[in-house]
Amino acid sequence: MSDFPDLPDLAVRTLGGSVVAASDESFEEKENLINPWAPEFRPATFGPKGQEYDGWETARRRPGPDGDYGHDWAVVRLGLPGVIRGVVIDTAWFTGNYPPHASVEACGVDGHPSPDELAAAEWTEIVPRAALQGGTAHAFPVAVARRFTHVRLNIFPDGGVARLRVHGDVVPDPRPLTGLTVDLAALENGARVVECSNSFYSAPDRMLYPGSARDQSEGWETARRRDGGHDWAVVRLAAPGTVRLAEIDTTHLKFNAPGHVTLDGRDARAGDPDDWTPLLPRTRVQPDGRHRFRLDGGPEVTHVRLGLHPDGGMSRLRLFGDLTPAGERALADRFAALTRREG
Ligand SMILES: NC(=O)NC(NC(N)=O)C(=O)[O-]
Repeated sequence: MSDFPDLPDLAVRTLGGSVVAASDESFEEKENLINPWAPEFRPATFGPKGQEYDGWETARRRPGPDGDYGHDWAVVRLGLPGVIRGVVIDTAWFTGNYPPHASVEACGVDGHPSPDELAAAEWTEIVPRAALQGGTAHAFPVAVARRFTHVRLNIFPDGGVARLRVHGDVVPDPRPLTGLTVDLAALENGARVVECSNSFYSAPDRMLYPGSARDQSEGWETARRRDGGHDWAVVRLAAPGTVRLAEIDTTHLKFNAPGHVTLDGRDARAGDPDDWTPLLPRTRVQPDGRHRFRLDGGPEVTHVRLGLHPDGGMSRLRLFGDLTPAGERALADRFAALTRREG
């Protein structure tokens, strides 16, 4: 059983995704496909166009003179380009109007292509045409080891889809990162939380999302701890680097911020998984606010462990620093290996 739905949704609006074009959106807008929340439904909410759905819904197609119905499609720009490990096509609440079949294609295009340029791109089928059910989240694993920037959902012949989730591993473009001080912990730069003590209320990857959290649910929150220990999360950095400034943001955590935090670093290439070097000693923090700590002089690290003492959560964690030459090489090599050169 594949656990790809645990990977970040590269298409979701909160990670910068957008729906750039669709063949039709007569009943419901294409943008609903990437809403971050679970699909909602209120029966008998009829607007001027019909029943309201939290999804993308096209008109009923009619056959042309040749008897062919054609099909509908929507193109999604991934907020975070990367290797797609699986796709979820969710027909939640669409029961008498879901498409009976769907397929998904993907392409990798450099720069900022227009819808017309995307239409002319080279598309690779990543989910072959498959049968769908109504009111069901269909999970399709994908095994194509390439960096993609866009996906195209095809539905046959028409109907409504609540969400398209595109889970995978972020593969950042090294060009905007090389030679600059960057956030080594940003999801958009390829960092991830690889281990944590507790994710009862929300996943720790959330503290690596871009921008500010709008409420407590958009950060990481643990359950109340009753055993005298403390909570922690290990971030695999975007690439090997040295951390120079830590931003510890407890915004929206008013009665459940940690009392103190710690930061430790380690170099996974050095072997010993328990060899953590302190980067920030136990330091008091306040609820509902942003804290910034200079960490100059630390070692080259690949992983950083955030400690919450004793528990609570974290709205955002930013670890600004410099990629080392080895880090820059690692990013460039991975990008080159996963990017197909066209022509
Ligand atoms: N009751 C419906 O949902 N009908 C139709 N859809 C909307 N949105 O009203 C349809 O024909 O698919």
